Amino acid sequence: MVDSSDFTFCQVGSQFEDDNLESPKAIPDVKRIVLEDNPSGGASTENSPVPNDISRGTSALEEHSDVSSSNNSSRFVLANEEQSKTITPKTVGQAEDLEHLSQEQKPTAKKPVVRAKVPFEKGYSQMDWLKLTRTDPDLAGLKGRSNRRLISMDEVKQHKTGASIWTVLKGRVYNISPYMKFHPGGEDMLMKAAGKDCTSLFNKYHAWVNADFLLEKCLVGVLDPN
Ligand code: HEM
Repeated sequence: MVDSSDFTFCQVGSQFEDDNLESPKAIPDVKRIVLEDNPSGGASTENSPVPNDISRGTSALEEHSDVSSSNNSSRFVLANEEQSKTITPKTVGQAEDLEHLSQEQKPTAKKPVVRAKVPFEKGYSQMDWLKLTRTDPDLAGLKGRSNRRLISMDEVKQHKTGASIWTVLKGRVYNISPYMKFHPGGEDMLMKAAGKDCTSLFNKYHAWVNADFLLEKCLVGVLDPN
């Protein structure tokens, strides 16, 4: 009855003690969970190895909610003293299915931000970006100017097109033009940052991404706070 792809949530007490299902406490056998990207959803984990390594840890259940059609053998089993319930990955996070669970069992996870990765063009993976940052002598387009210069928001606003698209992220001004085609969220999304302070958008989608590192060579200056 129980096949080898099953894994089990063992609830010792009568109530959920964890804030959400992503807590390691709620997934004791977490090493057995295999993360697979939905083939119809675009890029695979191989496509952007560096940031994926950073980001995967927090979205296991969310990701599995998308792959149920291609992986019907996986099941989530919730067990407590009174009853045990089996739900398919598709049902995790869906309100109608969670109604069958008792009030105590309902997780209190926040609604996740919808994430859509865009398949990159050949030659525009995150590894390709890292190679470019090591080889291109002037990604920021500084032409010999210092990147410690104080830059006003007015000046940032004037750089929205072509090879000089600037954005402010956490107080630093970057030229994101060369990164456009490499952005795993797509050019359209990154264009929302053009000529603006994108810190809150950035944090909304992927606060874990190490932009200081990724955009190091794109730094044009520091935002003038005045
Ligand atoms: C300006 C600096 C930015 C950098 C360096 C950056 C970098 C990245 C990286 C590395 C990923 C892959 C994340 C992962 O695999 O977990 C990503 C994905 C994504 N980014 Fe950005 N991003 C930037 C700005 C933005 C902005 C301003 C937006 C929204 C307007 C945005 C929206 C997205 C979306 C929707 C995805 C795909 C889904 C996801 O992985 O969360 N990004 N970005």
